[in-house]
Amino acid sequence: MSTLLDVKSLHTLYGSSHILHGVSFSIQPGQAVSLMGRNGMGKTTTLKSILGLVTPRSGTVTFQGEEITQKETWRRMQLDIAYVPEGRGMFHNLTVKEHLQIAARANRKGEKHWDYERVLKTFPRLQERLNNLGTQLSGGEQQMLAIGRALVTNPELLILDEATEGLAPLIRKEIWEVIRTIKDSGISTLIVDKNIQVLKDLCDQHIVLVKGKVVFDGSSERLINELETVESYLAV
Ligand SMILES: Nc1ncnc2c1ncn2[C@@H]1O[C@H](COP(=O)(O)OP(=O)(O)OP(=O)(O)O)[C@@H](O)[C@H]1O
Repeated sequence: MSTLLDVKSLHTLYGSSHILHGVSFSIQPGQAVSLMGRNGMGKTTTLKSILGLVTPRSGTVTFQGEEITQKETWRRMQLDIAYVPEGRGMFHNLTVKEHLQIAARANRKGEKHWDYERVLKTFPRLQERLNNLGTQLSGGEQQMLAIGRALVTNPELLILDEATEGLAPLIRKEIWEVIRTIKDSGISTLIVDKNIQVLKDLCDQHIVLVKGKVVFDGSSERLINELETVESYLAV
């Protein structure tokens, strides 16, 4: 099977601040890939470069064999890439139900594996809050809605930025279980998070960034063999 996402030699700058220094990695269909690193190492900038929210100075992003480096973000979304941003991005004037109904669509293959009903079955808490505004939800519920809203677009690739950040341990556990369900349903995922213990079991491949450079790119087996070194890249 051909590579799903191929990121090659990305150099991204904000003004004169050079943040990404030649970031390269790839994701195969069905894989869950973690992207780890301390604060400020360039994880979100890497995601934004993949999504077209910032334009890299050089390098390429290729999705399902098509180079998309210069495509607008909405066009990338149409290619079935979904993004759950840090901060979740709820609309203050839409209810839970409206958030999900507006986003729901079949993917490019015409598939609708994840519809409104399946999302509510996966997140029973949302079922109870259907008529609440997105901004009236707890942090955990907002995160569930943000993931649900991405899922109803039936993506090939789901990109999650710090999905468990700032949540209570029990809610975190629920979110991790859902991410595992998503993986098992065949959707490829790119997951930015700091929890190496969960990620080493959940993900197939792991990328670690230090100061905008990839310092580790390997399987879970390699991660476990080199755990001490990798943890030293993540330690504050
Ligand atoms: N819009 C921006 N303008 C200028 N500098 C920025 C901008 N966004 C991020 N940066 C800087 O780029 C660097 C990388 O930030 P980025 O958000 O990609 O890191 P990160 O690894 O995702 O960290 P965190 O875990 O804190 O979100 C940081 O030094 C940050 O201050």
